[in-house]
Parts: sequence; C-alpha cells; structure tokens
Amino acid sequence: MRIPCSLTIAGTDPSGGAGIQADLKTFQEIKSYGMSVITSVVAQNTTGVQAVHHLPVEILRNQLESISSDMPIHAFKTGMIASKEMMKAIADWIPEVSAPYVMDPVMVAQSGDPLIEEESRTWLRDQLLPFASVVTPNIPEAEDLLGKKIETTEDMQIAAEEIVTKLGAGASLVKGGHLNGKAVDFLFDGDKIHSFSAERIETKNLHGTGCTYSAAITAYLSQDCDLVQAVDQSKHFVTAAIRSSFNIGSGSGPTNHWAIREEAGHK
Ligand SMILES: Nc1ncnc2c1ncn2[C@@H]1O[C@H](COP(=O)(O)OP(=O)(O)OP(=O)(O)O)[C@@H](O)[C@H]1O
Ligand SMILES: Cc1ncc(COP(=O)(O)O)c(N)n1
Repeated sequence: MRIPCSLTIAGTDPSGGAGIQADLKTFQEIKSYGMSVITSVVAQNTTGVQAVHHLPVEILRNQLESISSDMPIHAFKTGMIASKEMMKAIADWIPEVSAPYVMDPVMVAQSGDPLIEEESRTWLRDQLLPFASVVTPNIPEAEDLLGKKIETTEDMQIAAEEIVTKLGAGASLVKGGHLNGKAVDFLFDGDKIHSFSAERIETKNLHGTGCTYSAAITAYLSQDCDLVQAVDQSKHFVTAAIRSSFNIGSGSGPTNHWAIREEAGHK
C-alpha cells in the first residue's frame, strides 16, 4: 500500500497554531504521513513574535538531504523562508524531487511582525515561485508579488491569473481573508478561474489559517487529488477549523485542526 507522504519546509510556532506545528497537525488529520524541515526557530505566541533564530543554511541543506535520500515525498510545501541564502538552498534541492510544490509565500505574521527579510522578497518571486505547482498568497502578499493594489474580488481574480502568466507559477490561489464580505478565494489553474467561498466567521482567532490551508492542500495533493479538488476539500478543512477555533492565549488564538473530524462525527 502506498502511504501518502507530505513534507513542510517552514519556521516553527511553539504556541502550536501556525508554522511547522500547524502543518504537521493538518497532515495528521488528513492522513498524510507528515515530515518537516525547519528553517527558523521562532519564539512566538498568539500575541506576536518575540524572537527569531535562523538556522544555518548548511543544516537546512542537511535536513533536505536527510529526507530526499531516504523518504518518499508525494507533495511538499514551503512557508517561512527568511533569507535569500535559504531560498537558494531550497531552489537547488527542488529539482531532486518530482512532487507537487505548494508555496505559501509567508512574509508577515498576522500580528504584523515581518517573517522574511525585505530584500529576499524579490528572490522569492523571481527564483522560487516559478517552481511552485501552486502559490497561495493572501491579499497583502499578492499585492507585494505584483506591485499593485488589490481592492475587489475582480482584482483578486486578475491577480491570480497574473501570478501565473507574468510570474510563472503553475497555479495561483489568492485568498480573500483580508477583504470584507464572504471569505472567498480564487484559484487560477493555468486555464480558468475557480472560486471557493464560505461564510465569514466573526472571530479574532485566525492565527495560522494560511499555514493550515496550504498544509491541507499539500496533504490532499499527496493523496493524488487533482488541484481543484484539493483546494475545495482544504477550504472545508480551514473553514471548519476557524468555525471552532480556540479562545486560548490572549491574542489571536489558534484554529481547531480536528474540527473536520468532529463535524464528520468521528469524535
Ligand atoms: N473570518 C473568516 N471566516 C471564514 N474564513 C476566513 C476568515 N478569515 C480568513 N478566512 C479564510 O481562511 C483562509 C486563509 O486566508 P487569509 O486570507 O486569512 O490568509 P492568511 O495567509 O492566513 O493570512 P494571515 O496572514 O492573516 O493569516 C482563506 O480560505 C480565507 O478565505
Ligand atoms: C513560522 C510561521 N510561519 C507562518 C506564520 C504566519 O501565520 P499567521 O499569518 O497566521 O500568523 C507564522 N506566524 N509563523
């Protein structure tokens, strides 16, 4: 039997809501065997980021090699990649792997704390993004990638298309968490636009929603779902996680990664 295997390459969140921790919880819930390569150790919680330690690029390379020399990878994602040197190590490694690549172009934490160096944003866009099977920017990230404002759902659809046609990603999912109205996201798959919509849930507990969503897409892709199906199922996963998010910590609390299991009646 083939065991679906997913890998996340990202930073940590000791409070468990975002980063590597959120990704592994999500992989586990979706029944994809979870593996992780750490880029930076981040001291953070629901209130924000307190300190960051970037791992040496050599140990990042070593971790990537440990996985690809021994373990199957059926899909992988990247989250926080702080520096150009780390991005380069990942870009050098990607051709060794033939699996779908989900890029969450993490730039700033929900608290507003920057997670990647200003000058590495250009490198992320020009050198790493073209490897992505799908890239999942929120609105501020899509604005940064394209250098223009996104204010309406029409702008979001144009942005999704341009991230593919102008920047070279395989597909692009622009997420609407930062717009008012319904929580609607648009996927351009290289051919057409697909929309994924959910009721907006009134909550401050949104820490790690982007990480959870992209991890779910990765896990479903590892199970050989096609992209539209993977995004559709992941939208249900993240919406359920937000709907029963946890009011813990004094800031923006974490989402509930086991919510979809409870909704399905498997308590
Ligand atoms: N209040 C909400 N109710 C329902 N769905 C939401 C809500 N906020 C965000 N979402 C959904 O959660 C997913 C993540 O979207 P979002 O735009 O927040 O990206 P993000 O990368 O998580 O941003 P952030 O940096 O704020 O965490 C998307 O599917 C979005 O539509
Ligand atoms: C290590 C790491 N990666 C990503 C995020 C973004 O998550 P959010 O924007 O929901 O805080 C984060 N806070 N920490």
